[in-house]
Amino acid sequence: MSSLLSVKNVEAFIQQYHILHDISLEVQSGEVTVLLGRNGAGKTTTLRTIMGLNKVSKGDITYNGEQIINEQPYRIANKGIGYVPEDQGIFGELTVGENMRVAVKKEDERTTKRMEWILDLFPDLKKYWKKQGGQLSGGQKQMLAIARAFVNENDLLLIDEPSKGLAPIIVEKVTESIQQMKEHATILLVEQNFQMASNTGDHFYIIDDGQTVLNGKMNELQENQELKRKYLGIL
Ligand SMILES: Nc1ncnc2c1ncn2[C@@H]1O[C@H](COP(=O)(O)OP(=O)(O)OP(=O)(O)O)[C@@H](O)[C@H]1O
Repeated sequence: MSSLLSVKNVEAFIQQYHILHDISLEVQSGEVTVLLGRNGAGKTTTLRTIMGLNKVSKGDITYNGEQIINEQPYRIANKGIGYVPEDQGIFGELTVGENMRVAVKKEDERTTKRMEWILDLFPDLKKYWKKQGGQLSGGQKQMLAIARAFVNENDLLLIDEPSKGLAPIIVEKVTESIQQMKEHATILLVEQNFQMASNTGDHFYIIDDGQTVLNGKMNELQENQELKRKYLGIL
């Protein structure tokens, strides 16, 4: 099976700091691939580098077989990659509906149908359609951010720590929405919440100090206490 996204031996700097030393990963179509690792390991930087928000100094990134390194972020987005950053990037002063519409690249019948379908997947957004983004709860904001990245026909979603700052019950709801998304898109997920990662993920990669050090099937990691303790600090 060929990978939808392939990252090979990528190195990247932020200003003078060498942050990514050797990142290699493969994302297979139709799967959720989870990036795990301690705080500051380089997970967010990896997503930002794939999106073209950080320059690659060495290595290779291909999407659908096409080289995308150091392309402009908007061009990478236009190839069908949606990005949900850690801070969600919601416009607080715009309503839910306006936040959704702002994300739409092409207003046509297809998109209108897709919007209706997404609102069926996220009924809360329909309910709060006229509410300002800034007035939503943390979980609702997260769902808006995910729905917005999905309103265009993206094949790949990069989602950065959707559970961050959310109460456990809301994490469950966001987990459910990612499971639903999974049926329609390929996902590369950064997630520190191991429960959420294992409930959604098919494959995992562990990043440690800017390097991918280990990968495998999520269910194998679930059973390996030693690895979880060593790389993720889970006792
Ligand atoms: N703008 C920046 N300038 C300098 N260093 C940075 C910058 N952004 C990130 N870094 C550093 O890069 C390293 C990797 O950060 P990154 O945010 O990718 O880690 P992470 O694995 O996503 O961590 P977390 O789980 O805490 O979000 C960290 O040491 C961080 O301090």
